[in-house]
Amino acid sequence: MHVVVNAAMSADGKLSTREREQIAISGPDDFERVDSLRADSDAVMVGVGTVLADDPSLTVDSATRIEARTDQGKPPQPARIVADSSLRTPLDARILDDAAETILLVSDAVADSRVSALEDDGVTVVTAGDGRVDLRAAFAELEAMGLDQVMVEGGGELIFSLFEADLLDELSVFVGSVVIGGRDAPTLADGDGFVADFSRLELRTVERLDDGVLLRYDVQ
Ligand SMILES: NC(=O)C1=CN([C@@H]2O[C@H](COP(=O)(O)OP(=O)(O)OC[C@H]3O[C@@H](n4cnc5c(N)ncnc54)[C@H](O)[C@@H]3O)[C@@H](O)[C@H]2O)C=CC1
Ligand SMILES: Nc1nc(O)c(N)c(N[C@@H]2O[C@H](COP(=O)(O)O)[C@@H](O)[C@H]2O)n1
Repeated sequence: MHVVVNAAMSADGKLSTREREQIAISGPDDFERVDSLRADSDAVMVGVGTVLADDPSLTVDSATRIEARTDQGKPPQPARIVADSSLRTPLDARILDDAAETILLVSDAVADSRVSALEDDGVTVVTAGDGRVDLRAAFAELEAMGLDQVMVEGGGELIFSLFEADLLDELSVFVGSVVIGGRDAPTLADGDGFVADFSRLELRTVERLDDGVLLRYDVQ
């Protein structure tokens, strides 16, 4: 499985404000690129923190790209994956609508009855981990389900865990020309952070886009 993180951060490394309020860091060209990257993916993933903060749809917007997917024998939309250890995704979240398949990764702390109710509503639930989603085990299941290309959009807690679990192949980050600031604002990689054995990147391309810069890295 090939796993790519794509996110947008301010020049000071923040993903959103301290109030976890999403702002448009990307410009139109970067949003087009994100739509294209989603269309090229089998699934688009976020952590439940992003679902609670943004209520994202994680769908492809472009009709041309949706048509191209169906021409290739793929579902019109990539699946949506949420890492959600204790099942905090609200039942009216956009991610649970009919626009695309949704896969919730939960831990064994979630009652079987709640899992069954979601499955009855057509949601795929993968249980992996004791109290917190074990990402390595969950990703092995996703791979067994036939997912080859996974795009991760955030947020910072999930991205750090994926670095920590050594599950990432690529990182693309759009750096917008804005400063958000705030010690409590989410950054590209939050979690506990590394104190040694840092994740190392190899810079592949640097591109000027909108009023910012797109950095593409391979994860070593
Ligand atoms: N600028 C951008 O490109 C993006 C910005 N964001 C922003 O990021 C913020 C949300 O980020 P976070 O609060 O960091 O939440 P997050 O989206 O990273 O979700 C973290 C949550 O995922 C769950 N989870 C389950 N298993 C996990 C594991 N093994 N490791 C880590 N988390 C696990 C936990 O409940 C954890 O609290 C929002 O403000 C959102 O707007 C989110 C996506 C993209
Ligand atoms: N790539 C990117 N650039 C920005 O400027 C952003 N604010 C975000 N935010 C993330 O995009 C997702 C929203 O998805 P939908 O449009 O609802 O499908 C969500 O995950 C945001 O946090 N991304």
